[in-house]
Amino acid sequence: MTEPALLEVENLRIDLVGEDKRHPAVEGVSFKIGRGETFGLVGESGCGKSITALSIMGLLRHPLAIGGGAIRLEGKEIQSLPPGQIRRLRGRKIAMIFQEPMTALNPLSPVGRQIAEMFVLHQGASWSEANAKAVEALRQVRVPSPERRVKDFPHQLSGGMRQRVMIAIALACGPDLLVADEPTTALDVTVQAEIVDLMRELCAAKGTAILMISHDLGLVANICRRVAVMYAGRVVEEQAADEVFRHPRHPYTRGLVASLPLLGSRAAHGRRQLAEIAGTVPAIAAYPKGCRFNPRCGLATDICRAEDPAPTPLPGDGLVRCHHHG
Ligand SMILES: Nc1ncnc2c1ncn2[C@@H]1O[C@H](COP(=O)(O)OP(=O)(O)OP(=O)(O)O)[C@@H](O)[C@H]1O
Repeated sequence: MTEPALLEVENLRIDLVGEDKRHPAVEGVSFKIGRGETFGLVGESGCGKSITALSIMGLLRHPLAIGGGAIRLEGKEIQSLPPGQIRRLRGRKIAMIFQEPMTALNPLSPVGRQIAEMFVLHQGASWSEANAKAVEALRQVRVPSPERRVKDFPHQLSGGMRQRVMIAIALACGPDLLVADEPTTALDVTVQAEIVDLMRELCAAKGTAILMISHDLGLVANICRRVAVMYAGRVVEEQAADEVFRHPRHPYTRGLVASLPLLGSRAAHGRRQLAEIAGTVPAIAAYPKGCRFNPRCGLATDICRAEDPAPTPLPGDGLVRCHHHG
């Protein structure tokens, strides 16, 4: 029998629950992540990446709710576990880092204590053991003078240092999966690269799989082996990362690839040219009929306005949802 994937999201639906109606915010989303694998979810703001991540973490809150499908960790469904059980999985099996560490860190508690708590809560360590491990954890994420820094409060650290603390907390108990939601978006470009390298290196060393969420296809493709592109609550394309660049199949993916800074001579002269995808992601209650991308798509024809395209398999386990993908 083949081993189940580390994480399997199957036909996930997330509803926006209104007074008299439920609007599907995310629909038919499926993907699998193997042990130690790196997987990216990419798309513009509002496509449903973050709420997909929150549903995996059991952190979705009203007015959003899982409306169907399954989320399996090592083959076991976790989407309807009682809160106590999902809390035990968080930290121990799956951990998450967010765009803005200030929202996830407790402003009133020294960072060392917040890391140490993970060892006390999840590994039954004593406080003195846990404090020593917290210094080591800060050293691992390359915070200088960790013995001193453990006593700092979050506001005393720079944005990059805070994100390092978040990584230390997330990886403290050796989770199997790290969910990273726009972990570098709030940081300076040079710090971004350091944080990405650190995350990649530590996860590779520990065999931790990464689900990387970003609007930045370049960043995701740099870290991830496979990439799923989301648009208006659906995965419109999934492929190996290098294939997404070489042969993007969905017009939306092509738009994302075209909007990346150009490499080569122009970039060498410090000039960047960004192509843009005209228009914006529709609101949940206003998803258009047919293909949800059709109002922004240069290839749209009558069938695109009438029928939602079914997923078409691509070589190498990929898929695309487009009537004109050929
Ligand atoms: N708490 C909420 N209440 C109502 N709607 C929400 C809530 N959170 C998210 N949404 C809506 O769900 C949709 C998907 O949002 P989500 O945050 O997952 O997008 P995203 O692709 O991750 O974008 P971003 O990078 O901006 O977070 C959006 O239309 C958003 O407005």
